Amino acid sequence: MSGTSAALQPPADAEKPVRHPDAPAPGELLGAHYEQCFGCGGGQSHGLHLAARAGEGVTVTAAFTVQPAHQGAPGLAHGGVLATALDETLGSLNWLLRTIAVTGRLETDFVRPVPVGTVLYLEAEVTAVSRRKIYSTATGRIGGPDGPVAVRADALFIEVAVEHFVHHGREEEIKAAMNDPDQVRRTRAFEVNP
Ligand SMILES: CCCCCCCC(=O)SCCNC(=O)CCNC(=O)[C@H](O)C(C)(C)COP(=O)(O)OP(=O)(O)OC[C@H]1O[C@@H](n2cnc3c(N)ncnc32)[C@H](O)[C@@H]1OP(=O)(O)O
Repeated sequence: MSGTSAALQPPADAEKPVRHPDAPAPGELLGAHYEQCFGCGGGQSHGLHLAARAGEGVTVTAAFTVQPAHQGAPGLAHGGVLATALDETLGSLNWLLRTIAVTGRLETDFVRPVPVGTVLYLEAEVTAVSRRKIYSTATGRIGGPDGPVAVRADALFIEVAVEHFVHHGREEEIKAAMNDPDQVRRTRAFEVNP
């Protein structure tokens, strides 16, 4: 059984997403947006180290390998970790829009168990935009990029100002990210349009 709640149905006047002219070219790896991100950062030893790649339009593909540290039941990926992989992949779409946004709602279907050692192949796309609301959908497949769907999600991201992070984030990490001498890293920590 699967389904999407009314909150994730775009309104009738929603618009098609527009790929930013400076978005990475299709096929280009997006790279980690923040070294300490649990989803994609290299600085998190038990993180997902998820690698996302720009696709055509406002789409991305991504992959991550389920590690022993990601278990819930013996030998199987924790559902929250799989939801994180979906969330991270969906979040990376906003880099193609060059919109700073956070997840407001994430609805996940867990279709098949995912064993440790499995590569989860993800694909995601923005389906509609309505003012600050970005509607998107993702699937995660196992056994190959065309293998059976193991997880899927629909999401609503909400555009925020960079102040969202400055106001709510812990001061020491915000200061460190803001004071990073590397301008690209500083920019991407919050996915701010450079
Ligand atoms: C830098 C990139 C990082 C990427 C990391 C991967 C993505 C993440 O995991 S982000 C982390 C997890 N998410 C969060 O921490 C967000 C926490 N939530 C919040 O901060 C706020 O609730 C926030 C910003 C989402 C919305 O608050 P606010 O800015 O006041 O917006 P608000 O006015 O309430 O809502 C705006 C619209 O969105 C809708 N909306 C807001 N939240 C939801 C929701 N959960 N479900 C459905 N609709 C929602 C509202 O109904 C409203 O719609 P409309 O314009 O039609 O009336």
